[in-house]
Amino acid sequence: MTEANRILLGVNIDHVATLRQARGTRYPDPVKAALDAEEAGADGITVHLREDRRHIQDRDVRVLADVLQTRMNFEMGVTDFMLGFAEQIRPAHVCLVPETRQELTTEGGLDVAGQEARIAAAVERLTLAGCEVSLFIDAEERQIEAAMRVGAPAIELHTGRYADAHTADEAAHELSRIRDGVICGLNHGLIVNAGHGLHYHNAEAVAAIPGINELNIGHAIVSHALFVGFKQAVAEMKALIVAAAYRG
Ligand SMILES: CC(=O)[C@@H](O)[C@H](O)COP(=O)(O)O
Ligand SMILES: NCC(=O)COP(=O)(O)O
Repeated sequence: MTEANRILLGVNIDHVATLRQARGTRYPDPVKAALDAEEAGADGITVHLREDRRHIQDRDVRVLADVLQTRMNFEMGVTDFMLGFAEQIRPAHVCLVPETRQELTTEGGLDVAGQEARIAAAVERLTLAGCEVSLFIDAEERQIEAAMRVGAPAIELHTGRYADAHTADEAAHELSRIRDGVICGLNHGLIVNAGHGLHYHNAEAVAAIPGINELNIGHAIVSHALFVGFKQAVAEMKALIVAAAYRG
């Protein structure tokens, strides 16, 4: 397999924690899910420490930082607390995401173009802490160019509109936007990842986009794991996207 068609899988374990928080128990432990995911072939573990702590807790991140064998992709809002927390934890990767308390899930991409100085300062601070910073953005040229200007080495394209498309034509249009975003990001020297809402029936088309580096997938894997087990759910997704990337 050449570099051009290799692809990585980041497993987001947020919604293992959602099940735990539903009853305030100690189980299921997202740390166990993360270790199982790594055994099953995950290339990294993604966690989103939300301001409202609806799922992942500070304790989860601290323990994962001590036990992960692969690497942590720490998703966070651009706040002083989260910047300070990331400087303590020093995850390999940090992904800056937009966040509002009212949202059911991440609704849109980070508006980098509208706040370049603020994002550039966050990128510099996290880079000095040794983190590789990616920006979770919509597949828009203005946002991609802004990401390059603020010094982020990576972007993660929001695939939610593709995942939520109601018709085949709409899905094809959104996939084309993502493909153009990958090309634009690569042309600007960025590492290009993608994620949000991807599952076992829509991830292959994104994985097949030449040059895409990593897919971050969580909700669908956790959901499938309820029926087949977590390791199998991760292994199935990894095999599916690697085969799709290889076919191109
Ligand atoms: C940024 C993104 O799309 C997800 O990684 C994010 O974690 C979604 O938020 P929830 O996991 O809370 O649904
Ligand atoms: N950044 C996307 C992610 O980590 C997982 O999103 P989802 O698969 O839970 O929608």
